[in-house]
Amino acid sequence: MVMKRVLIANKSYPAAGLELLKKKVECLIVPHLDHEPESLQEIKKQIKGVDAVIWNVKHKFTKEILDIAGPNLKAISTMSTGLDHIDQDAVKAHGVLIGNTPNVLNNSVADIAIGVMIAAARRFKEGVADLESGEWKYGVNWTLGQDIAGSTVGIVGLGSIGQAIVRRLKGFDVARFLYTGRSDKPEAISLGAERVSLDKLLKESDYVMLGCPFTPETKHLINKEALNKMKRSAVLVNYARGEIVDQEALYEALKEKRIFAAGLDVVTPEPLPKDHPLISLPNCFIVPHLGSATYATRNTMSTIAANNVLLALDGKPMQCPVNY
Ligand SMILES: O=C(O)[C@H](O)CO
Repeated sequence: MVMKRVLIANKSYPAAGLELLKKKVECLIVPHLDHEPESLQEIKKQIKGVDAVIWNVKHKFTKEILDIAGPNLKAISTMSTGLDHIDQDAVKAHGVLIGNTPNVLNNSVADIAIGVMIAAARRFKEGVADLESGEWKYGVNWTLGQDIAGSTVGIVGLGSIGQAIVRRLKGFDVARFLYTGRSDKPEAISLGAERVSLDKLLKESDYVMLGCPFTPETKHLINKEALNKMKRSAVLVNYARGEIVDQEALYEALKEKRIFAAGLDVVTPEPLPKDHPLISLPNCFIVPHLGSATYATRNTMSTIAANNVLLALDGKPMQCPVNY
């Protein structure tokens, strides 16, 4: 019997998933990291005729890619919760199944969101810069930040990661949790979070946490107008997708101190060029999309992605199917 062929679109795919795949299918591994310039060309070369794909989050999975892959393609799995890099309509039209890896990264991403929240609120970037340049000017007014205890935390999109953030922040003595989204979340009742309009959330929150998916509707949801509604002492945290924020407007708001600080795990583009204006700001703390980057989480994500395509190739339901 001819072995099925699975393309792995990134050479850094974790060993846990790879071992599972290798037992059952022939693996074609793109010999590049997804941000390397040769990556997409190589993917296009290798994808022809494959039965399934483990996709990466850097490149768009488009109709063009589907057409190059051809009619053998039965399934793709992304190693992410987010699906904004996949043209779901095109994939659906070709009858190809999609899987993703939700929930297993909730804890790691929630940890990073709180990490950048504290780093921004307590001015880690300025403090560390002063320390490293020998400018440790300890004094009662030096590098003062914002508290979490007693604050109002507003979550835009109270999904499973947002809920993990609320559970953690309960230990920080937050006074009030607000959230906004398309519908009431039943889990909000036990978490003690109140659903409000985006407008109210922006005006009343000390921390605005972005956790909604990136869609045409959420592109630049946080623009100049939204930033102007926030408190001058507020901290913006983004652990979802860079495109949800109008970065030019954010730059202006941070530079003019119209908001206090931002803590970002996601930006546009990724990787962010090292001379990007946001990096120059002392009150903008950025980490390079580290949300799910722990050994355990990435291994688990890789095994789910592998199971997704293996099950689909066997004609069974995926472990984490994207239903459409
Ligand atoms: O969408 C996700 O799962 C993460 O952002 C990928 O790292």
